[in-house]
Amino acid sequence: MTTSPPDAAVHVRDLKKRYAVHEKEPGVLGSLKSFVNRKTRQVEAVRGVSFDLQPGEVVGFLGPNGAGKTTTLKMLSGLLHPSEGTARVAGFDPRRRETAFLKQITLVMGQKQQLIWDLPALDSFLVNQAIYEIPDQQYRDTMREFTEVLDLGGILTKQVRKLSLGERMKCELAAALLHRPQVLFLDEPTIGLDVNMQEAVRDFVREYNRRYGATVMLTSHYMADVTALAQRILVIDAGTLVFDGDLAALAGQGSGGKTIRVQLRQPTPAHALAAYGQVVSTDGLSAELTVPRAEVSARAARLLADLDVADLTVEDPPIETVMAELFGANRPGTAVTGPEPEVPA
Ligand SMILES: Nc1ncnc2c1ncn2[C@@H]1O[C@H](COP(=O)(O)OP(=O)(O)OP(=O)(O)O)[C@@H](O)[C@H]1O
Repeated sequence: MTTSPPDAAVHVRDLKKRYAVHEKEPGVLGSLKSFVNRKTRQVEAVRGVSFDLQPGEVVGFLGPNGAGKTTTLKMLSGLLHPSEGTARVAGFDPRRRETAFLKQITLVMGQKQQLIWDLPALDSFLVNQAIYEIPDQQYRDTMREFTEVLDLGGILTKQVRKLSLGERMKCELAAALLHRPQVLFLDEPTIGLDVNMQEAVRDFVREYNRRYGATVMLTSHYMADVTALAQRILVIDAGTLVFDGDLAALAGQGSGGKTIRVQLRQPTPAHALAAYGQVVSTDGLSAELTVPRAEVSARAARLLADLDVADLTVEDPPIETVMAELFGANRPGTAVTGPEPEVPA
């Protein structure tokens, strides 16, 4: 095992990934042409990304569709080989997929499953126990803990194909963490889950991080996952890291203003409130206003002086708004907020 650099759980320098994509004109003629004269095009999915994650950090990895998130996580798990650059995870070179490395990491992809479809989840857990050489006592302890935190009682012995999406995702997570990895790559772990199930997954990840001091790198289209779990945010856009900092700093990236929420003791019409900022919503007694960042203090002071105010708070805009502003509206196909969760699983 080679350990470098010291201390970092994940160390990434100038990591690049190019995919070779074969191009083919449509139709039979296109197929024939490509058979004799095959054309390939390079897609630069990741264009020189660098960062370090310290042990125990929970980091949100955000970016629009096609930005390079999954490609990066696959390189860090050793499923893809980088075209250039260096990656070290838990001190290992992921490309080599050494057993000791695989025991230290996990990759959970919300869209893929590792459980055996026709068997109960418990059988997949036993397979993982054997693969990861988990001692019996540790297996029993971890199973007891996960069953409690994820509320798995009653579903472990059901055929996986008969589980609801939410139940299956909980079992997927348990299977992926049974060997108690130190570095977790979670790619859309809550996708498609209803709000309650999303929260159950978040609670589990938070508890696992607290209990085992694991490092977590998480992608999600649900900003609630990110704001609830991550202390630090990395934003990737078109294969390039464009932001690395905390949530508050990311919120400050938006050109839009801050939000003033005000509770009034006397009903006040919207046109009167408009003197203090752009009225986003009001029912007469409570209102949400957007004000330019530089004028927040002055506008809030005027509001307090002019009106009978019961309560007033100043907030950064929701992270969804900032991300939509950075990547949304005028960037077709780059929406960062995903679909609404489906009906309860
Ligand atoms: N196997 C592949 N062959 C060719 N191009 C690929 C392949 N996998 C991904 N890409 C391309 O690489 C780019 C980055 O894709 P990637 O899946 O890493 O993005 P992402 O940020 O995870 O997106 P999303 O949020 O939509 O899942 C995209 O342009 C994608 O089309």
